[in-house]
Amino acid sequence: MTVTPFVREIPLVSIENVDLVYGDDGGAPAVAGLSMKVRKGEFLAVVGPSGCGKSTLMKLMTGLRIPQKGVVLVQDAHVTHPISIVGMAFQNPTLLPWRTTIENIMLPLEVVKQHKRRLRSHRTEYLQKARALLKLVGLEGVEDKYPWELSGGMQQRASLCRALIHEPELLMLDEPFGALDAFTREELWLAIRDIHAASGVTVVLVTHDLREAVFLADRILVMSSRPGRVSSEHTTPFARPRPLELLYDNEFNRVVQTLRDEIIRARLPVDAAGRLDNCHTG
Ligand SMILES: Nc1ncnc2c1ncn2[C@@H]1O[C@H](COP(=O)(O)OP(=O)(O)OP(=O)(O)O)[C@@H](O)[C@H]1O
Repeated sequence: MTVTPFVREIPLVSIENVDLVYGDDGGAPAVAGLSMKVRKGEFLAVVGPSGCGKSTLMKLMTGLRIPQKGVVLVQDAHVTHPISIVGMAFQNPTLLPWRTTIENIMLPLEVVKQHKRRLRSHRTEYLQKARALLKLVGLEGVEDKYPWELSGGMQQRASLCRALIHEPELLMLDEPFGALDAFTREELWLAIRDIHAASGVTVVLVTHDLREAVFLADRILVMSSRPGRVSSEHTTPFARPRPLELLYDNEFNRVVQTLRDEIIRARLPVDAAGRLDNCHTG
């Protein structure tokens, strides 16, 4: 197993044997026996069949859902309520239309308690940081534009800046590039690659795009179908910084194919003994 040199072996997140049942779901667990770790500084991707519990995993890590069984630890502390060391970006950029781009990026500072107080006395410093983030994602000069004046890709770049403005320890990305065209998506892969390299932030990416997972991540977890748990783990043996040409590399495509085969198998029905149903495997 290859481990990238900057990764320290102290887990930032540790999920141990967790079951989560949604209240209005008739008692069937969304995830069961779910265990995984996120190492500080790593780029982790989570893939799996639709409905396997990837977003649920995000909610467990951030304290938006508390499991009925098992424990979730972040920085060695039991997660019992929503935590503030996280920045999040989703498929829909959800920028507020009545605020300019820079005002949207500053929003978490007005909400996260420890920054709120500091914002009043250090506003110029925070504005400089917001501008530096805009530059990092190639959005110089749009700070006074409103979201509806930006393309989808630009809005998603701005939402990445918003997720990073309070310098989170953990950046959670839930299908952030899913709604974008292929070229814009690849541009954003490079932006997030560079943000990770420059800031050392720990990233957890949930995605259906296996090429995206292999291109960006150090480690990829594959989840089983519902109830979700981690069924396998892969490390990506590609040197950084990774260029887009990697997408045409044979080894890269072999890893993508392996993941694809695993997810196809995870979607197949199993018999009572847990064996794949032969009728469907052919
Ligand atoms: N609030 C909720 N109440 C009841 N059931 C829920 C709730 N949220 C999710 N579920 C169910 O829990 C399971 C896991 O959902 P989750 O959104 O975590 O899956 P996912 O892997 O992210 O799905 P997708 O890949 O389609 O986005 C699904 O069967 C879903 O229907």
